[in-house]
Amino acid sequence: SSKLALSQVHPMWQEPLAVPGGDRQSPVDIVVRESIFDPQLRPLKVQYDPRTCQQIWNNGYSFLVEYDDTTDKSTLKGGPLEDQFRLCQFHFHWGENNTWGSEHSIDRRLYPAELHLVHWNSDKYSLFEESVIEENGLAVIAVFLKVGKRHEGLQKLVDALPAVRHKDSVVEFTKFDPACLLPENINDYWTYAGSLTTPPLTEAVTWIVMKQHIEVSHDQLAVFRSLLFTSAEEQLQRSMVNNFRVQQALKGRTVRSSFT
Ligand SMILES: NS(=O)(=O)c1ccc2o/c(=N\O)[nH]c2c1
Ligand SMILES: [Zn+2]
Repeated sequence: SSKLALSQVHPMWQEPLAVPGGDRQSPVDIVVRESIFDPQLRPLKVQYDPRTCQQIWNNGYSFLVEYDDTTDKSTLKGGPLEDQFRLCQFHFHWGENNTWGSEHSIDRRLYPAELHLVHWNSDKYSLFEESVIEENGLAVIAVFLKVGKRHEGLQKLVDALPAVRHKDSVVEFTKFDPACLLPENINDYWTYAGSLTTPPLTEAVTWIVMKQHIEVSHDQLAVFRSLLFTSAEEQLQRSMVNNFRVQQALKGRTVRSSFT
């Protein structure tokens, strides 16, 4: 069933039993009727410069499209955020089939994949590495992927993936505007205080989960699944699939919505 947790589907990495004092872990299931409309949530202000796009890296867990974050050229502010945040990378999580793959769920509904656009607080810190340990350090936009029509903007990225098939491979990748991966309506979202979903699992993330999904084709997702967790030298190759974390308890947190 689509409810299988990662540990049942694929013992990717041994989950630490509990992050020290972990009371704001991610991902979570968003129960729509328990989310609270907050009229004070402002529109999101996204300004990405495609010229800051640098490379794609297979880090052995996902593939990261990395941006030059040494200046304030690609930024996120507004919404639930008090400060300005700088885009540093985006990546995805996906399943071995179209039944599951996302990290967050909406009323228990899982999607075949989930996009994360990762930003760090450049008003308060000077490096991503610094902000990772601060509770207001990061802001991640999550967008659900649904299987349907081909996503024209994504195809340039899909065409580059065979070059980073193995863990630790890198390929130059430039002039890609990540705004093309956002849904038309970015002002309907849920937001909550959470964590990174991979080690170090630090509780530094303001999550902004888009209500509207984007569509990609079955073939485009199949290329994600053609990537490998393993490096070229390893004799046993393992497909990069089910690279999502199991859902975590909300532990009393409130999920706010920007819409009624
Ligand atoms: N999957 S996630 O929570 O968006 C995320 C984003 C940035 C990250 O950096 C990490 N280690 O340096 N893990 C991680 C997870
Ligand atoms: Zn992620």
